[in-house]
Amino acid sequence: MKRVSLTQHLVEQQRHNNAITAELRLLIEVVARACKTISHSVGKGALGDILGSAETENIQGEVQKKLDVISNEILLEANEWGGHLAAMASEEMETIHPIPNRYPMGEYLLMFDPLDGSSNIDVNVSIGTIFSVLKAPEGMGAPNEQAFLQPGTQQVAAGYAVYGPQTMLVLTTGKGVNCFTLDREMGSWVLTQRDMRIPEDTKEFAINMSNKRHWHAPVQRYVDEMLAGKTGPREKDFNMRWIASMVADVHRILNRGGIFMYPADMRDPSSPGKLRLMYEANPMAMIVEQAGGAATDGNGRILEIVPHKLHQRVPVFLGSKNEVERVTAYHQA
Ligand SMILES: O=P(O)(O)OC[C@H]1O[C@](O)(COP(=O)(O)O)[C@@H](O)[C@@H]1O
Ligand SMILES: [Mg+2]
Ligand SMILES: [Mg+2]
Repeated sequence: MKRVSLTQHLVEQQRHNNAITAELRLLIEVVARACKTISHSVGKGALGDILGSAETENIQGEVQKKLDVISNEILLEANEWGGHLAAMASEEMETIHPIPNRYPMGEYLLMFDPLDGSSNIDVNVSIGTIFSVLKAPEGMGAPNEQAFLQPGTQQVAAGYAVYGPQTMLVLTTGKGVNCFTLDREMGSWVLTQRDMRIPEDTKEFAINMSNKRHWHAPVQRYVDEMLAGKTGPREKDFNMRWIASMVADVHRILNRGGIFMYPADMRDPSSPGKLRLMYEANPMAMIVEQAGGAATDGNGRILEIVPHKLHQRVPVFLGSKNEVERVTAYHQA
């Protein structure tokens, strides 16, 4: 098989499909390089002093792990000097991070969840980085938070890296989804899966069952029907997986189908769900739709939500199309 690197693949897309500009290609390469650096840190574990808590809280009031902070800094530093960016925003930072002294102003906005699956860092389970790229609005002037508040349909690229037994990068620029594996000896990303597709049907679901008593009725009904198996209304047995790293759960779904759910529940009406629209739901929704799946908040497409704040949370249902449509229909019934 001909070995195709990430750079070769992006150059090909730029030349032949007009899918991306040279500036977007360079931006993606810088993000991919930062993910490679994060992957090296993850691999060192206790030997690199990257485990444990940083003893600080992020804007969401969550205690930050050392690796949350390290990964955020790696992405900021790489993109301040290398990308074609006007500004960045991160799950770990309260406000946006404009690029200083950039003239002319960069044309893109980058958002990221620098380290997804924080609770799995210290137990050596797969974790990742999720990112999303928007175009800066024309005539924006100085970068501001408002510029980021665009629906996910406006994303020009989205991707994630998963740091597992293999380090992989999954990427879409709006023309399908491709997967690259990090060649750890050569230090390069190599194309290993072209045009990933999510099967429309599945017998596998992912949800944190410990929250069951808090769920709203449509999610209770949907999950109960699956749990009833062959003798229930669905007339088939379902299997369950929950890794508690969205990247790892989504990666499994991209490869063999399934539905991932993090619903809103009755605990805190002011906080609809746990996952963040800009850093988790939107990029994953773009990837999943580009792979033939579906992604909703229970009411409509995640990608059509008009954000009202940077750190907004949303309920998430994504994966195999027919299952996502079913649970969405239960919300509307
Ligand atoms: O611990 P819970 O409630 O099962 O939540 C797990 C979910 O939280 C997350 O870890 C949130 O991401 P962060 O680690 O970036 O905060 C998701 O990756 C995962 O799906
Ligand atoms: Mg996350
Ligand atoms: Mg995170």
